[in-house]
Amino acid sequence: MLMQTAVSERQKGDELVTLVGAGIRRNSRWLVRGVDLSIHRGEIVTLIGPNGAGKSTTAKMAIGVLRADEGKVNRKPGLKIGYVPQKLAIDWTMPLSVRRLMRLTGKLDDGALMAALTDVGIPHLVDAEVRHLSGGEFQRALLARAIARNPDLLVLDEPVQGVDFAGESALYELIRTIRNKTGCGILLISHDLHMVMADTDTVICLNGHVCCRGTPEAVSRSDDYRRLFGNVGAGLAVYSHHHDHTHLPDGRVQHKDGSVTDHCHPDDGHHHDGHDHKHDHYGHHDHSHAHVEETSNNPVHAHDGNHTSHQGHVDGEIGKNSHAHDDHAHAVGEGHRHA
Ligand SMILES: Nc1ncnc2c1ncn2[C@@H]1O[C@H](COP(=O)(O)OP(=O)(O)OP(=O)(O)O)[C@@H](O)[C@H]1O
Repeated sequence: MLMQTAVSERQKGDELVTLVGAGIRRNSRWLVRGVDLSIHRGEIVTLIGPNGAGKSTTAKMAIGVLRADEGKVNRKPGLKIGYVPQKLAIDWTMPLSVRRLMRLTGKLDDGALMAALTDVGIPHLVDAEVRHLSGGEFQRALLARAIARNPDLLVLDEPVQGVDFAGESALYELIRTIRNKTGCGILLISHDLHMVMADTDTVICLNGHVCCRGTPEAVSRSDDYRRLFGNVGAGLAVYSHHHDHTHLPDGRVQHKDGSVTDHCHPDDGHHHDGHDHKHDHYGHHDHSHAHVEETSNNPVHAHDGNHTSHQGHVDGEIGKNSHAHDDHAHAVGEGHRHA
């Protein structure tokens, strides 16, 4: 009930982006079609779906990197967007420092650059070589780049890729913290159906069209979701965990009382002994589930995929101050990290 109240309060925030019956067509094929979604200030919307379901395409349509071929996309005038693309085309044989990576997408003064790196916990890596970063550090650097210009909307395309389970949970916590601190709206993409942030207000399950939508719990119970992905038993595992210590990005450990040590204490609670989550038979963590229920704001409803076309003007321009970039903007070569 509390969760429902929080959700509806958050949804009172400004509408940042709205898609109505939006679709993208290439080579006589609809990559995705009939997408209805909106993201408000302070709201986290998560797109899930199998490979090729149209998640990245939908995100690019939402931020204006792709122009919708049918339907409507409306963005708040002057909307500032921070984007973490799924793939970066970078020549990994060339030296590239974190500082330079942060500036590839536009000017950024030292103060803002360091503040963003500090927010994501890696200020000490400002002069590190990007190719030497761990998976988690690299994702943090991308996140820092996306938040550095105070976006109204953050679009994160698989922001936990190449990151282990502990790192995933830390990154999701960081994303939640950013949302709480800045009040920005977040469009999050995950193809891991079993791992969705507890703080997600709405999950939209795509499969070329919107298959179903609702809160994480409601989606996992929906017949359409089960038809598409099978009965996953435990349903969507959503992060909702309470550690008695935190692993800091520099490898040290911060305890509940605020003290910091180089290592965990022998009696610290760890992921496998005394926590509220366990591995399920899919090899995924099964964290304690957030108790979120279907609400009138988040109804579970099925789409049959035969959407009528929505006529209307398509706004394909990104707001003036937007910092969204396509995957291959600033590309040098075709090497993909964590491919
Ligand atoms: N420019 C393009 N031209 C033709 N087909 C495209 C283009 N871009 C994407 N596609 C196709 O559109 C479909 C949806 O791609 P998209 O990247 O949106 O999927 P996704 O849900 O993000 O998948 P994944 O989980 O694998 O990242 C795929 O079949 C892809 O091959």
